Amino acid sequence: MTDLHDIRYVRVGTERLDESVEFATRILGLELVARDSHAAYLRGDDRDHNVCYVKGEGSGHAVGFEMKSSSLLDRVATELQNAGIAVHHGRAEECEQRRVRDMIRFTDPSGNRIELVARPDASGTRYFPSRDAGITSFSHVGMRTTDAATDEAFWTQRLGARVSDWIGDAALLRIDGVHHKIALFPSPVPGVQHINFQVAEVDDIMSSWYFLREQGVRIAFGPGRHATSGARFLYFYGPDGMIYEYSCGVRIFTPEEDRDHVPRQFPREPRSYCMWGSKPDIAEFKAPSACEAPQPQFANVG
Ligand SMILES: CC(C)c1ccc(C(=O)O)c(O)c1O
Ligand SMILES: [Fe+2]
Repeated sequence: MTDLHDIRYVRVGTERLDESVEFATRILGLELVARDSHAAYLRGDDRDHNVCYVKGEGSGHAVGFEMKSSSLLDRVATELQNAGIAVHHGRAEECEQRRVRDMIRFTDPSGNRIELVARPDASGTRYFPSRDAGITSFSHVGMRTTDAATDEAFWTQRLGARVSDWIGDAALLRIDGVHHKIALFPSPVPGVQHINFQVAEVDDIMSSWYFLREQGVRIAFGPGRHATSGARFLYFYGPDGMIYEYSCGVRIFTPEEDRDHVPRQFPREPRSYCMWGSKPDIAEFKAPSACEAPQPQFANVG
């Protein structure tokens, strides 16, 4: 079994590259690190980049995780292949596009594209926000799952993730001391459902709430507080229907808690999503009776 070191980046295919960059800088508060006609790299912490918007909706979504070494990356590639999972070894130009030394790609049972990387570019410069949103780091993704039990087994048994809590069938998975870096949410289609950035304090959540509404940004959920991680949160829509989340105060497990924690089963009801009473304008988060199938944003291509 393999331990992922940390989440590293998310790649998002879009026909709206300029609009995505404009939103990510002026609204979200990310720093534009680099761009060309095909891709744009942005960040919300001191890593090389956290989000890469790639020209072409058909590029789909991919989530990258860092392994501690190339040898561990090779080991997990062999383990996956021995388990009958198709593994693509990144070509030199694919590694360059991701600013990493080594990369493998495979899909989880739902078809979500997962990339494991080694020796990603470090950065000698600090993150310089384009707006004072209070962002401290890129922290997690919400991913759509078409088969929650099978995907959960894949992430825990193949990739070493641990379940911190469930909301209904949705698993919140940790790979380190942070309550979760991956949230798997039942949906008819795969893909990245939201991208989370941690912010320093509740003031950042609330001041962004006012700012986003003044800018005409559609609020998706919150301000609220998650019963699961305890984080205070605000979700909002960006281009292509991608949802972004600011949150602060996410639970950090001590090594002893990480060892002894028993995951909790929260029922799929509103207070499991928000302790304060906020109601989501997000299909996957609504109660089952009200959950209409979300419009598929991207059909992931292999
Ligand atoms: C409803 C979504 C998937 C969710 C649920 C709980 C947390 C948390 O406990 O922090 C999240 O960050 C979520 O995005
Ligand atoms: Fe989240």
